[in-house]
Amino acid sequence: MIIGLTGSIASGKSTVAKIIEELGFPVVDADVVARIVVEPNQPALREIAAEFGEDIIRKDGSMDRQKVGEIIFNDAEKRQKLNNIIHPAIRKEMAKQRDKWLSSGFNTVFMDIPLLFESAQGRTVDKILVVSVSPEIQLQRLMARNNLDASQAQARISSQLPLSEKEKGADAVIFNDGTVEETRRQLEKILKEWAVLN
Ligand SMILES: CC(C)(COP(=O)(O)OP(=O)(O)OC[C@H]1O[C@@H](n2cnc3c(N)ncnc32)[C@H](O)[C@@H]1O)[C@@H](O)C(=O)NCCC(=O)NCCS
Ligand SMILES: Nc1ncnc2c1ncn2[C@@H]1O[C@H](COP(=O)(O)OP(=O)(O)OP(=O)(O)O)[C@@H](O)[C@H]1O
Repeated sequence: MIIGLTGSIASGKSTVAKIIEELGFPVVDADVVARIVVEPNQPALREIAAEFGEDIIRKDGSMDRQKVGEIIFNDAEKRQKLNNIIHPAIRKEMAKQRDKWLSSGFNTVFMDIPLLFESAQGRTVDKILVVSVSPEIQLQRLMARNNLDASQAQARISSQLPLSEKEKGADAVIFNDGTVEETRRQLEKILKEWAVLN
């Protein structure tokens, strides 16, 4: 079974993914893959520099994430341009990693895809698990984790579909407002209902 794990920025996907790995399941992380495909000299990085200018490449050849973040989180059109370049490369690399896990004997693989709905990847998974959180807690956790002020954090949150929309498209929702322990209990209950966990 391929399970898509999604939510919104700072809703708790990585926190849930860590619990999933502790339960013994493999997780393919789109954010990690998104870093692999823009490593120095990767084709996607060349295309991004051609689109946004060479100054998004640092002296060591790596992508200046801060600069690209500033460009795309405040401009929907530029964000779409970046997505059109990087998402196909991410999808290809994630499918490769998924198939590696399946061929090494795992029956269930989790795909941690923040933009599963935005990049219409719902069809690539059997079940969708959404990690949701209240807007106040999401903003507070994002500001604390990324050291952003409220408007920077809100720009990132607003660049994605609202969590209320994602909950509607979910096969199951984990409400992550409480403690990590309460989140773990919800996850284990859902995985037992899906007969993924006995
Ligand atoms: C724009 C970039 C360079 C900013 O890097 P930075 O290190 O500051 O942020 P980071 O990568 O940790 O992203 C933080 C969160 O922002 C959100 N986010 C990232 N990219 C996007 C995007 N294109 N659209 C909307 N939200 C996004 C995700 O929730 C992500 O978890 C980086 O996010 C990036 O390369 N994004 C494009 C790749 C992508 O779409 N990733 C999501 C995979 S589904
Ligand atoms: N239940 C919780 N209780 C307290 N803090 C939490 C809880 N869940 C997550 N956090 C914290 O909130 C922040 C965001 O969580 P996390 O990084 O898991 O979200 P995410 O969805 O993976 O974010 P992103 O999409 O930006 O990668 C982190 O600092 C994390 O430690």
